[in-house]
Amino acid sequence: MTDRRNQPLVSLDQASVMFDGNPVVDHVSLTVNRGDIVTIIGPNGAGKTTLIKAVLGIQPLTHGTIRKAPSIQIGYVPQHLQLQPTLPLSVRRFMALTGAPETDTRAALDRTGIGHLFRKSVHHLSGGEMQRLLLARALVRKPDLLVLDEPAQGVDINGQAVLYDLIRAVRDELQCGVIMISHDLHLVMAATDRVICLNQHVCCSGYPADISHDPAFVETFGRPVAESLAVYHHHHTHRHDLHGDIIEGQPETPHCEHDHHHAPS
Ligand SMILES: Nc1ncnc2c1ncn2[C@@H]1O[C@H](COP(=O)(O)OP(=O)(O)OP(=O)(O)O)[C@@H](O)[C@H]1O
Repeated sequence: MTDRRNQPLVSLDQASVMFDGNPVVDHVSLTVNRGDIVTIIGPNGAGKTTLIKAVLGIQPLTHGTIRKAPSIQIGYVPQHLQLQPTLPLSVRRFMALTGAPETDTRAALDRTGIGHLFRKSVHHLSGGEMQRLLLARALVRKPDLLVLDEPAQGVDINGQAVLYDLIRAVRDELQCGVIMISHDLHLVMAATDRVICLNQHVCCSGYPADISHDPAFVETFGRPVAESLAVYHHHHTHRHDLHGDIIEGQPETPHCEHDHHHAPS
């Protein structure tokens, strides 16, 4: 198979979203390439879900631009799903609602490890099984870009690590790009390629090992969190720009694109 990595799938340029005159997403620029796993972290209310909705095209931008690769297929895993509890709904039926043939829906369920639940009611799934079902639904159409809003919510700590491993494996198999929101900083540090710390604007961004040393990260999450994450640090001989590209000839310093930082909220 040809290596299609580094093809830009989605690019935001100076993207802003205002609600009631207040910027919730403030001049954010980012690119997700095929093969990337980009994780957005940030405090509650930082604009993460709004940014994800903008990527999905369901939240219009107030300013800035968004560009997507032509005929891009996007798979979306929402934070949770509102299901009508009185409506009988099997896993099989839920997957059939995608309109894909049953061979494809079964293959997706097998890939996320829940093929044996085919005839089970979705109302009886555990938190982890539900997340795998939502991931399977997103995989049916073999997405170029996988968008996940806190995929490990309601999953125990061991299950979370397995789920992140699964996302990485899917990325490798499909050669897709991944953009996700996560609150579990330890898992993010271990399992992602690039982190974007959002607090309306991009506070700091870069490789997980570097970001916990960034003053903006320390300000946003506090020193105890930053120090507990420093275990993931390893030495780079180079630094990266916002897109993760190496900046030649620069000394190793944490990268922040802003000269001001918000106080922790
Ligand atoms: N449609 C909307 N109209 C008005 N305000 C909104 C709308 N959607 C979100 N907001 C506000 O925008 C802010 C950012 O919301 P958003 O859900 O993007 O944050 P988040 O970083 O995902 O938060 P959390 O970590 O708590 O899920 C919040 O203050 C929220 O109340």
